[in-house]
Amino acid sequence: TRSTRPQRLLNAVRKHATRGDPQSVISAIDHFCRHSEWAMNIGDEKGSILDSVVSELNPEKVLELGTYCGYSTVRIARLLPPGARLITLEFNADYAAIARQVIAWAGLEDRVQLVEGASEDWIPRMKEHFGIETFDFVFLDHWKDRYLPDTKLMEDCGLLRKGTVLLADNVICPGVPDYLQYVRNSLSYKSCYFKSHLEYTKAEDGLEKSVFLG
Ligand SMILES: Oc1cc(-c2ccc(F)cc2)cc2nccnc12
Ligand SMILES: [Mg+2]
Repeated sequence: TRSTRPQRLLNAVRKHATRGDPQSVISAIDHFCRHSEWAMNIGDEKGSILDSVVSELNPEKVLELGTYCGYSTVRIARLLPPGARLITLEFNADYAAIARQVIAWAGLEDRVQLVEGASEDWIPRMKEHFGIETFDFVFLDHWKDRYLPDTKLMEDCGLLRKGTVLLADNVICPGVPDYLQYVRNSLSYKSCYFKSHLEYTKAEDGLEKSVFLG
């Protein structure tokens, strides 16, 4: 049977990246997506903005919504101190299976917990199931119609604290207008836009960084 794009992406990681070297995994995926097959990873340009936000914040507790093949999981986890924890939620079982292997190839499995299932089912269970009080940093990169309901759900579940940073991918392309309107107009957030490009293309896209004010 034909291989899938995520499987071909994993093959490229195994072929070109060094085990235990996250940067080589990132470079192998970016090369694959630029020269072989486009894939919906955040990519190198927006990825550098993600890196700077994470490095400045030094978060202990991180939630990622939307793992896909684990590219941004590796980008974030490589910057975390060993005691920090990244929980990443992925709805698609095939993507999750690939992401586990990409994360393991990068040698970051000790600080990453990949959970398969729907964000709306798992967000309410973060406290009792993972012992999480609040998150320091949340990266939103899953289904665009889930950004706003999941953000409101995280608020209602008490998972955000004064200073929690939300960073959302694809706020222009494919676009999340209802989420943008909310975080830019709510008195509970201080929001700003980082203009960039859709991964591996010249199309405009960007990241929205929103600090929860409590
Ligand atoms: O970064 C992304 C890009 C796209 C995407 C697909 C097709 C296009 F034509 C343009 C953009 C979809 C995404 N879905 C979930 C998470 N991230 C995504
Ligand atoms: Mg994205």
